[in-house]
Formats: sequence, structure tokens, C-alpha cells
Amino acid sequence: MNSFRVAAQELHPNKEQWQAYESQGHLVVLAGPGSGKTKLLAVKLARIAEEELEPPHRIACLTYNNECVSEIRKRLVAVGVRLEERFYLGTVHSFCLSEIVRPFARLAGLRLPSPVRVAPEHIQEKCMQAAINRFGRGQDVAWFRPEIDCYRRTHLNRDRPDWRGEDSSLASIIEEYERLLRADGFVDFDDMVLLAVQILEKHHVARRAVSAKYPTIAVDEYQDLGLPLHRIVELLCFQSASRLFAVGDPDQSIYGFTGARPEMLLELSRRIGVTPVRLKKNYRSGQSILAAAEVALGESRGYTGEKKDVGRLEARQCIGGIEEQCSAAIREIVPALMRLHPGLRLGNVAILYPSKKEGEYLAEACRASSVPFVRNDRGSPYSRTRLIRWLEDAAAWVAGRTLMTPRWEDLLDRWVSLCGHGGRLEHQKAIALRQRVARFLWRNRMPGMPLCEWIAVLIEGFEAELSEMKLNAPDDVASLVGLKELALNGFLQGCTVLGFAFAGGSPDTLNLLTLHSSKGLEFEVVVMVGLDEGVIPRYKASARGVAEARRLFYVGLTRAMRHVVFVYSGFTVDQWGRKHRNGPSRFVRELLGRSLVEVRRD
Ligand SMILES: Nc1ncnc2c1ncn2[C@@H]1O[C@H](COP(=O)(O)OP(=O)(O)OP(=O)(O)O)[C@@H](O)[C@H]1O
Repeated sequence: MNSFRVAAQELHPNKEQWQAYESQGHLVVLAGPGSGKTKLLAVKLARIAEEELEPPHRIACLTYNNECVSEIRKRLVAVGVRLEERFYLGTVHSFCLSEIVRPFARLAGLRLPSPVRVAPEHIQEKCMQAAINRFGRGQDVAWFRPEIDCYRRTHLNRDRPDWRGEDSSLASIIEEYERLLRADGFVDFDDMVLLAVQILEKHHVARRAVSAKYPTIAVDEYQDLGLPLHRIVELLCFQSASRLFAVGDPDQSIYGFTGARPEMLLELSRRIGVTPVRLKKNYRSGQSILAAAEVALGESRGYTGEKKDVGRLEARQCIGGIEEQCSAAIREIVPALMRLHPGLRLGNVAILYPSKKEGEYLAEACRASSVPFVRNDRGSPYSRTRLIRWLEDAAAWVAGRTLMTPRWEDLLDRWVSLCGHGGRLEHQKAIALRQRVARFLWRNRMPGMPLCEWIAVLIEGFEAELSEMKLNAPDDVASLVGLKELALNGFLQGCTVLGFAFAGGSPDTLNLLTLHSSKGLEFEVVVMVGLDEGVIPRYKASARGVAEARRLFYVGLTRAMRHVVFVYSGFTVDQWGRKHRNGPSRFVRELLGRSLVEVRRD
């Protein structure tokens, strides 16, 4: 039997999951953490691919970032999908660039640089700083940029009076920024989506062509995707012929600062012609964790737990401050958890934290105690782009680690997809590329080979593809070059391919992640550090900021299956070294007040 049919049998006892699985037409699944949204998405898309799709039609499966793409990829591959044949799986940005902007920009009369190149981060910053200086308020890019980005993403129609009316100086800075970027021959990430909206709005031919190619458009984590994507969905699914399958949870909306609004998913679910499905069962967490999650959210959602396990929550105060919290997490808390849960492996433990600063302390503590770890935050020494994730998996294949070895076919497919930027390469070209990468992997199947040499051979063998990739995904290529440098002269000096095989995580590698990047994942045990008032929520946060911080705390807590440990100091220290004794985060205090958590002190 096809593996998706086996997985579908698991959905059968759950009435709502089954209804969604069997539904025809537009479908919006609204559901809480651990309710099986991603599982349902994978199984249903596998079914559509198998039973309904006629080549050359494809399914677009879009989501917010590369973390989520990687999670969905794993799930789809697990139910037997051959992705590259029938799917576009990627971020909304890459879909917009390769499937809408590139093919239709000329038809739409957009005057874009040719070829369309995506600006690397430093070029964006340079142009943004120049625009701010010209019209500006004297601010630094890092400080001002979130406000600019948010304005740009939430004012889609620049012909309307509110484009200038609401904040004319922001509008001028954005226009100047875009002019400078184009003059240098670039577009940026927001451009990809904004230009795609423009094209689809004004040109029904483009709408129809995209819909014809993608009769099904699936969107995961819809609540985080913002107004431009919402508009694209409206245009392709309600003003053209694509069928929508959206899943999300407004309670897990944690990217409000980028312009995302949880209301859009609710609005979508109420549209005529859309079947809304609410999933009520939680398959992930023990009962007490579920009860705490409801208190943390401050709303009763009526989710019922399917797990018999009670679950356990503890709070621990470390009076020495954030560095001590991080070192206690590694030296004491994690070892104690491993003793408490026989059979638990480090790969099933996650330490979650608010920002990269804590990631730094935790990584240091891991190194000091020789604990293997994988770190996912913006402060990681190299960024885990799609290309680097592929490299980690390729290294795992070379090293022959049975448990983590990715499927051979999937490895080849992903390389083709990376080189084809998610779109479909011409058949012969794709076959040739698969053969070349297969040859590269077999010829260099040497676990003891120095990582820098292995990367150098890859770069040399795929020079043309990588220089093409630079146009579309410059940060991917930069991450590869950066990694080679680290392997040559940096902290990965002397690292072999075998050593690197563990870099992406393994059953025996501790997971260090920001709360944001933990979204969509699950672990047996979760330790949350940095839970002090003033950090989460931030000092002087607005009402909206507090609500978003509450959802972030909720996301972290609901990653756990069996055991959660909250760690705090009860004070924070500001940049001038002053101590602020504001106690633990109000979200922890609320749980302590309801006696849902066992308390431990240093
Ligand atoms: N019908 C089912 N029977 C048994 N297990 C299920 C079922 N549906 C989902 N699960 C399991 O529940 C867990 C959570 O599922 P999944 O990750 O798909 O939830 P989710 O709704 O996407 O969660 P989140 O929003 O927190 O990311 C997974 O381990 C999954 O295998």
C-alpha cells in the first residue's frame, strides 16, 4: 500500500481530520498546537499528487521560512512523495520570484534589472541607509528597518491616498530605497512578493497561467505570512482557478512585527466557498502541559489531549542571572532530565530562548561540557540556509549514519531543486544534474576527508550552477563560501565530513533554538531559559507586543511532549549594567499562581 494510505488510516478515527482529508474545494484548517495540521497537510497533499494531479500540473506548497520548508519536506518524503516531480515546495518569496516575477515581469511591463538578481544583505543595508540619510530621521538601519519593512508590507496599493497619507516620510524612504536598489541592478525579498502581487492584480493572463500550472495551492503557517501573501491567495484562488488548502493557528502568530496579522486566516475561513475545519485533539503533550498552555494563552480553546501521559512542569530560579541560567541548563538541568527519563536521547531535548544572546551563552556552556549541540538562531557562526542543510544531509549520507541518512533520491532531487530555484528544470538538464551530483557524492564518499576540501570539490564541480544560484539566492552561496572559510581557518578547522555529518543534528545532539525557530517542531523535553519580566515580554512592551510575547511563550511551551522546565533569575541587567528586579516573566508567574508548576530554587 502507498505510504500515504497507511498514514491516512491514522487520520480516520479523528472525525475532523478525516473530513479535511476527504474534502473537495477550498479548505482552511484552523487548529492548535500538536493537533496534526502538518501531518494532515502532508497526507492530503500526497493524496492529491497521487490521485488528482495530471502532469505537467503541480502543487505549490508554500510556507514562511526554510525551517518550515525543511519540516514539511521531511513529512512529505515520509509519506512517499517524490517532491521534485510534482511539487513546488518552498517559501512564498522563492515561489513569487521563480513562478511569477521572472516569467511575467516583462509581460506586465515592469522595468526590472535583467537578469533579476536578489540583493545580498549588505547591498540592501547600504541602499536602505542611503535612503534613510536622504529623507531621514537620522536613524541607523538596524533600528529603523523593522518599521520601514512593516509599512512596505502593509501598504500594498501605492495608488491609494494612505500610501503617502499615513506616513509620507516612510513612503519617500521606501521609494528611494527601491530606486537605489534597482539602480544597482537588484530586487530584495519583499520586492519578490510585492511585485508578484502587482503582476497578478493587473494581468489576468498571468493569474490564469499560474493557476493552470498550480491547480492546488497549499499554505502552511498561514497566520505568519502577511498581507502580500494573503492578496496572492485571493488572486489565485478566488479570482482565478486554484484550489486553496491553508492551515494555521492564529494563536501561534509570532511575526506581527513583520506585518503578519492572525485575523487574515480567520477571515479566509469565513469566505463563501471555503470549508473551515477545526481540529480539537492534541496528540503531542501530556495533560498538565495542555492545561498550562491554556492558562498561558489566557483563552480557553477546549482542546482535548490524546496522550495518557500526565506531563510535568517545573520552574527553576537561577539567582546569578542569564549566563548562569544557561550554564545551569547544560551542566545540571539537562543531565538531571536524562537521569529522570531513562531512554531519553539528547536529540529529543530542546533548549529554547528569546534571542541569539542566550544562544551564545548556551553554545559556550555546551563546548565547556563537551555536549554535542546544534544551534539555530541568527547568531550561529554560519547560517543554515537550504544549501547548508543539503550539505549537512549529504555529509550524513557520506558518513553512512544509518539513523539520519537521508534518502538517496531525495538528496539528488533537492540538489536539482536548489539549482533550479524550486522551479522545474528542463528534463534533460535535470537528469544530467542528478547524474553529476550522484557522481560527486560517490567519488567523494570519504568520511575522513577534510570538510574544506570536500566543499572545494563541490564548488569547483558546480561552478556554473553556483554562480547562477548567486542571482537568486545569494545568501545561500555566501553561506557555503563562509562555511568553507570556517573549515579552512575558523572554528571548523580540521573538521572532517564525518564531523560535519552531525552539524545538522542527530539523535544524540542537543537542540538549541530561539523560541521563534522552534515553531512547528516537537521534543520530548523542553527547557525554556531567559524567562524574566523585561525579556518576555520586553520592558515597556505595547499591548500588542505583550500579546505577541504571550503567543511566543505559548509556542515554546507547546513544543513539549512530556516535560517542561522554565528557567529565570527574577531580574534583568540593562546595557548600562543596572539591575532591574521585576521578577520572573508574568507568563511564568501566572502558571505559578495556579499551582501548575513545581518550583525549585538554586
Ligand atoms: N490522527 C493522528 N493519530 C496519531 N497521531 C497523530 C495524529 N495526527 C497527528 N498526530 C501526531 O501528533 C503530533 C503533532 O502533529 P503535527 O506536528 O502535525 O501537529 P501541528 O498541528 O502541525 O502542530 P504545531 O502547530 O504545534 O506545529 C505528531 O507527532 C503527529 O504524528
